[in-house]
Amino acid sequence: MFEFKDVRYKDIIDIPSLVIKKGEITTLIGESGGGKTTILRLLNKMISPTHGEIMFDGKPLTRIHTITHRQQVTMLSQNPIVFDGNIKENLTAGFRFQEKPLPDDTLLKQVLDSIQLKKKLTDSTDRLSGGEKQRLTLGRVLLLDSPIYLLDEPSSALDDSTEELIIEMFYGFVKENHKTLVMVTHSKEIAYKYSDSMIRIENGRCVSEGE
Ligand SMILES: Nc1ncnc2c1ncn2[C@@H]1O[C@H](COP(=O)(O)OP(=O)(O)OP(=O)(O)O)[C@@H](O)[C@H]1O
Repeated sequence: MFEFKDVRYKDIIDIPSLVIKKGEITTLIGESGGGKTTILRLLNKMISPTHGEIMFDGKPLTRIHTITHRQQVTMLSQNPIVFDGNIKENLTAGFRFQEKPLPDDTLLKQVLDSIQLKKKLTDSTDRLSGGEKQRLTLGRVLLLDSPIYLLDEPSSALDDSTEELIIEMFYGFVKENHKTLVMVTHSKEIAYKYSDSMIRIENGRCVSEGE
């Protein structure tokens, strides 16, 4: 699905070759500052390589329109962005942005259950904890039903038991619906348990790749 060909980004990334396969869960692990987030940003076309090329389904990413690309690839960044307003407005923010019809409340309530957020749709977001905000943003991207997800440390603000539940739920969603997931995690346990492929990034380089 994604193929890196001699990709460099400034002096941060230097990856001669890397393949990310369709329908797989790929985890990026490695030390802080190694370049994992930068790789997700390259995949999402938020930034472009300063050298080399990234191919997407055999086509250079530079030739694919950014908006077209983002309709397929949904990225959830490390710091959840929750807007002022209520839970429903936040869950449906992506739909408003893409000018799609809003999902009905029954579906929204199912999503709240799946992310274990015990709140009403009309509740305000101003008192949510960091972990609750992170779960809410996960719910928002789940609803978008995108074929490819890029998640940057989706569980960093969650306690261990919530983390396991949420990752398990997202894993089920991805596998059942044949999605492709690229996920940054600092948890080796999560990486070993859920990855089809694991890539270790150190100083902007892939130092190992495993099944
Ligand atoms: N646009 C940029 N210009 C210059 N340097 C940058 C830019 N973006 C990130 N960096 C630097 O590149 C390095 C890699 O950053 P990146 O966020 O990709 O690491 P990471 O592996 O995701 O780290 P963490 O696990 O701490 O989130 C860091 O040293 C960071 O300060």
